[in-house]
Amino acid sequence: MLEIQNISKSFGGVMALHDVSFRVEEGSFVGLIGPNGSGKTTMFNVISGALKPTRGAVNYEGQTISGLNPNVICHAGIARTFQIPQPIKSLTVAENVMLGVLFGRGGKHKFHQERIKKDAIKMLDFVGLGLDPDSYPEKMTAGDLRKLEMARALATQPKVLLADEVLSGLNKDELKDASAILTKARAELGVTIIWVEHIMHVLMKLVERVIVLNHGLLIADGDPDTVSSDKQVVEAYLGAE
Ligand SMILES: Nc1ncnc2c1ncn2[C@@H]1O[C@H](COP(=O)(O)OP(=O)(O)OP(=O)(O)O)[C@@H](O)[C@H]1O
Repeated sequence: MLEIQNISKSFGGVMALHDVSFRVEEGSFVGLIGPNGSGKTTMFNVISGALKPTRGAVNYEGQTISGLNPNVICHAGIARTFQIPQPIKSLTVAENVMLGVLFGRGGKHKFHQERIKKDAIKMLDFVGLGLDPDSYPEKMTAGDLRKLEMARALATQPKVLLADEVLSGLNKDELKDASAILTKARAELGVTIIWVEHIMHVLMKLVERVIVLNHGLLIADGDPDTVSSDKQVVEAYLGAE
């Protein structure tokens, strides 16, 4: 479904990604991990169209999408959540999610405000955000902000979701809720998920495959048990002697 083909990305002298290749099959739930600065966000930026790769290509459902604008890629079915949710404060909770409906896969055919709002509210229910949809996103807890961010992304009806550190800054209960939304999105909506996360003990329990980056290089790709005992991975996290 998604093929990352020899992707390199440099920023001046910094090689953020170096000849990285992997494939993601439809319906899979993949963790993308690595120490700080290893290139995870850069990879999400390249896949979602925010950055153009220096070399290589991203292929999605048989088409090359690298170089296309983010709105075109989102409309084709690849959505992302951001590490720091930043809802538009002048829009209501429902209106923030309605933006997702409009820019997503179904958007072009849905210029009917009531229908768009209905879809948005359905997604707020899906993520379990119990706030008044007509309220404004001020003073929301970290957990609710995260749910709103996930509702906005899922409202685009993605085939692939790039989930960027959805657990960061959450307490224990919020953390459970946020990870349960990913599991549910995959099970009930059939979304293929690539999940960047630093909270490893939660990620390792939920994903079926882990890809590890270190200094822009792919150093491991396999099931959680194999990857977590891989010598290079352990050294990358703990620091080699
Ligand atoms: N726009 C940019 N300009 C210059 N350097 C950048 C830019 N974006 C990322 N980098 C550099 O590229 C490297 C990879 O950064 P990236 O943010 O992709 O890592 P990461 O694995 O997501 O880190 P973290 O876990 O801390 O979020 C780092 O050395 C970073 O400083």
